[in-house]
Amino acid sequence: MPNWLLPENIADVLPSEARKIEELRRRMLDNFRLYGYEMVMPPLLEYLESLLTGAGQDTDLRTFKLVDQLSGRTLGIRADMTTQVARIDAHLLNRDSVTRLCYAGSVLHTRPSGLHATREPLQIGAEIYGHAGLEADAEIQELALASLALAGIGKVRLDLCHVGVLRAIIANDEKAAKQAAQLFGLLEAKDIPGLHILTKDYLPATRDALLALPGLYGDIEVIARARKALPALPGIAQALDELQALVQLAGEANITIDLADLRGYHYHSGVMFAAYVPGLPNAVVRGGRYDHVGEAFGRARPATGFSMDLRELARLMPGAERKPAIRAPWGTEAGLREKIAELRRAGEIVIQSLPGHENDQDEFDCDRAVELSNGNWIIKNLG
Ligand SMILES: N[C@@H](Cc1c[nH]c[nH+]1)C(=O)O
Repeated sequence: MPNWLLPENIADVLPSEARKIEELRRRMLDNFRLYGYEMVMPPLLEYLESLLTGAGQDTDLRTFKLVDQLSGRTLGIRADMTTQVARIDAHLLNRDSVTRLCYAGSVLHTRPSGLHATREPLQIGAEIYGHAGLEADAEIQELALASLALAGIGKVRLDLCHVGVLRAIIANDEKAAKQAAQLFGLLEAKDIPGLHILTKDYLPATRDALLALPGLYGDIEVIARARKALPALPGIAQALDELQALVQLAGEANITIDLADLRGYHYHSGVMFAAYVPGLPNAVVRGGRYDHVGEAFGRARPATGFSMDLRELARLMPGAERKPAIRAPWGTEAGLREKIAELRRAGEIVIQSLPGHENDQDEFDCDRAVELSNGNWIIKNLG
């Protein structure tokens, strides 16, 4: 095997793609700042216990583990930055007021989440701590859609779900409660035959409700259908009320309800959402409420947020237009240096030809050149 081969689902990012990703990253972070989000940079790796605090079993399975030569303890490489940011809010900032934080960085997954998915997503996201009301969820959803718009993605469907529905259904059934993780898995996969088998010995009411969940999908009339089809439990009524209120707050967005869309939601506690774009099976944004993660770090804080993979989003964008550049000769003359500096200050790309490479075909589209004319450095158009 050649030694330059990369592992499966791990790839280099070449210049034109890297430029798209980086421009998008800057645009999104600048936009987060306009909404008042402060950037944080959690570490790439941590002690495993801390990394997995409050994170749930699927995060554990997705986390690469290694041994720390300094302490002998097991370290984990982050698979999701959200819980790290919750730790920062709970422990380091210690604020009581509303805190808005954002982040961008690589995460690693032991297994790809889809056939062609990367195992090294470039995760970017935003989180609000300290407000339990739906206004925070509405702001997060608006920001997620605004971020997609910055990537030129306007045709988005927002799928809403609420983990409270499933929690309320299984809370009344001891057997079901013990098998919560399996139930999440079957509902995620919409595995109806599997659900039939697993729920065989559950209380009839629990079983009927669980089997009804995968069919509770569609536009907002699903909420009314769910009120009829699901048991009249306070937890379910509250979850459906919250979904209804959020749909109203969301205004114009194209919203669907999918009460079984529980993919990847093992630390979430309330309203959850996923954004889909035409032609892609996987969600491009995932987010939702996770009020109990801060508690796991010793400081209960309401929390909601979203994250997405910049690499995936950049792939959906058209190729970035190339900005024409200016070629300049190599030289140490003060006039030349000053001319080049002035052009760069004005935002121009100036590429100096290194000695012996004056006729190289460069990657940039140079439509002008700096030349000496009658003792002055001038710009000449290259026809
Ligand atoms: N980090 C979660 C999404 C999320 C961010 N904040 C809350 N939820 C994910 O990647 O699925």
